[in-house]
Amino acid sequence: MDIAQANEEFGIPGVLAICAGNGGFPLITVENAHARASVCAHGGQVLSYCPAAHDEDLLFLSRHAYFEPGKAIKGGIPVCWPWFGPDPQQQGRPAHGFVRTRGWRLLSTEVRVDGSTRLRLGTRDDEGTRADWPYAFALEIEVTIGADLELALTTENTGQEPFTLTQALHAYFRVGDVRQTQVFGLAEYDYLDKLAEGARKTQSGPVNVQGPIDRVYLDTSETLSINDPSLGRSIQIEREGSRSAVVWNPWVEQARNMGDFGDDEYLQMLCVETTNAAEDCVTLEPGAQWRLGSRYRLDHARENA
Ligand SMILES: O=P(O)(O)OC[C@H]1O[C@@H](O)[C@H](O)[C@@H](O)[C@@H]1O
Repeated sequence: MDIAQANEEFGIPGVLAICAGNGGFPLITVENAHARASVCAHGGQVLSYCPAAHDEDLLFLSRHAYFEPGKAIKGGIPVCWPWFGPDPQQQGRPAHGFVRTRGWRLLSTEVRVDGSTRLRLGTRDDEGTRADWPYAFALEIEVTIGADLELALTTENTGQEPFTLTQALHAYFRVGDVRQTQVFGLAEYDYLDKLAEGARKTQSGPVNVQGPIDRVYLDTSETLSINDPSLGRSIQIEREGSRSAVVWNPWVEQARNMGDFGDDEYLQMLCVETTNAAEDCVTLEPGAQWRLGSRYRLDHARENA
């Protein structure tokens, strides 16, 4: 993406600009009456979102994140697609698919009637993607920056063969202290515990994080909330096109083993991901589309949680 040309075509004076961000990746910065945010063209990835009434970002971004071609950026909201988790066919392809390490194209920008700003980024199949995954597709992410942050990831099957995908909006939320944080909306739902060889278990009460956690919650489309008393706020997560959700925190050992993550950063983050994962996979016939969406809202912390 040529930065000067992108600004000419898509810039909105006083609201939206494109600059060269870390690693030289094109970075779209937005500031409007509701919030400020930034979205990286590498991976089509939202990196930050801060509503006007708040001081702290909604999102966590590792201070050791890589901004390098071919690598994923650790933090913000990576797009995992067309598979979630390790290569489902164990062919050595990257975990969480291949679009979070690609450059996406900016497709449109607009100011909406309510003063929010909407932008769309897209990526399509090419020789490189077909070497990993032999299907034709058009993938778009629509990001709306307003009083809430809204994301919609639309997949279109542009080929002649049906395909099946799993996917995630792998949101890394900033929290004050994950040990005091609770996730509501998952009580009584079954989950696959990835730290117990995928054993199926049932959640009782809110999710507390007192150690490593890696779970796929099943058969739920409920609104979730993360209560974070240490930052005095809660995060609401509404989901669309999703009947599964993932909760992940690497904790001490996994944190130490990740080169792009500080040893103590696990205390300040929690991933609660809007997914199509495990049995909640999506099959698209030629010409069909699927929209996976999430709306994130920052609120005050719940009392007596
Ligand atoms: O690739 P990233 O951003 O480091 O995320 C890895 C984690 O992503 C989570 O979504 C998975 O449930 C974990 O199993 C995995 O370890």
